[in-house]
Amino acid sequence: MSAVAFASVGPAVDEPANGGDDSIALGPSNAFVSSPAVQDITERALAYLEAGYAVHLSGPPGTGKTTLAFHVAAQLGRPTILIHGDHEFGSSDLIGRESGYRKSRLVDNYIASVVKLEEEGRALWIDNRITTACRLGHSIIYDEFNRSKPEANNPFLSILSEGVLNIPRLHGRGEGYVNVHPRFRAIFTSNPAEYAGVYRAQDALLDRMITLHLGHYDRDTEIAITTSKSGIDPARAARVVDVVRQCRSEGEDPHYPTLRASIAIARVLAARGGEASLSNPVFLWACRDILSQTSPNGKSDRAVSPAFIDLLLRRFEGEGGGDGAAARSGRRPERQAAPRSKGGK
Ligand SMILES: Nc1ncnc2c1ncn2[C@@H]1O[C@H](COP(=O)(O)OP(=O)(O)OP(=O)(O)O)[C@@H](O)[C@H]1O
Repeated sequence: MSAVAFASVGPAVDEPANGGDDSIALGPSNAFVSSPAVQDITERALAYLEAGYAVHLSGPPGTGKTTLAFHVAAQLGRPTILIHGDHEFGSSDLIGRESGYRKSRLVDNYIASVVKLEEEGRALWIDNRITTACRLGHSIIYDEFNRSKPEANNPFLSILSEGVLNIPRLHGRGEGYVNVHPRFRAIFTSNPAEYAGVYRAQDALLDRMITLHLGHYDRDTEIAITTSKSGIDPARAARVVDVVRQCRSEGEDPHYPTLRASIAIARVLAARGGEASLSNPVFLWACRDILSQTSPNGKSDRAVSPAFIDLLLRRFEGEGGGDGAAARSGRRPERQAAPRSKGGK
């Protein structure tokens, strides 16, 4: 594993944008982990982007979509504009809007007895982020784009297929169509498992991008990321990751707890010290609190309850100190031995 890649390092300098350019320049970060799995998906995404396609990283929470999007955008070497999907967005939030009216008045008093007045009004237009990116050839990261209403994302239909941004409100002013800069690229992310506050993306839009389906990373990558993001040693990170992965495979939801839980437990260990074992009360309560908190339901008999976590940890210790023996062998805890969820009798 090598540490390379991104971090935002402040505003990018480029040609001035109409209405302000809030792009960022992406540069390397030592915390980024580039394992073979990360490299593989990065390589595929870059190949599609370089061939001129938009890329869509789709996957459950905590699978590293946003981090990967930043990493891939950094490789493109262009200023990057970040947009977060929002149900309150309308197209104008993405492409631009009228920002007032400029009125000019000419008073012609050339002949003393005659006053001639001429008034001219002109609506002022302010570009928004997509228009700016299309004009200047920036990269766009549109995170969780399916949190925006499908109609708000309509401008992308013509951008991605015809290379033209259609701005109906500028028709008649000679600016109704913006030719998309040849270096403009778009990276979308979405979480298909989420059902609250998201919209079903239009098939027509999905058809214009190449979707890469991300799952949870392999064990070695999760250990490397946990080590990198917390500062604890790889051996303790491995024990944390094994507990989290076992909860994921045994709990009620195959997507929880995520890598974020591993990072959080590892950070607590880094702050308070001690082993990732039952004999360390810090580890025990951090696992109980963090893992049961990330369990989305908490009511089913597969809930990751504090009691279930205790059972899992005891079993890990019994299997050689929680070194991941169960996770690697694929063995699962006995479900009938699992304690009842909170509220159960
Ligand atoms: N390659 C990596 N190197 C270092 N840290 C990573 C890497 N991939 C993911 N992470 C870390 O894992 C955590 C989850 O990643 P990220 O936020 O990118 O996931 P996500 O799939 O976008 O999640 P969500 O759908 O919930 O927004 C973050 O703390 C992130 O910093």
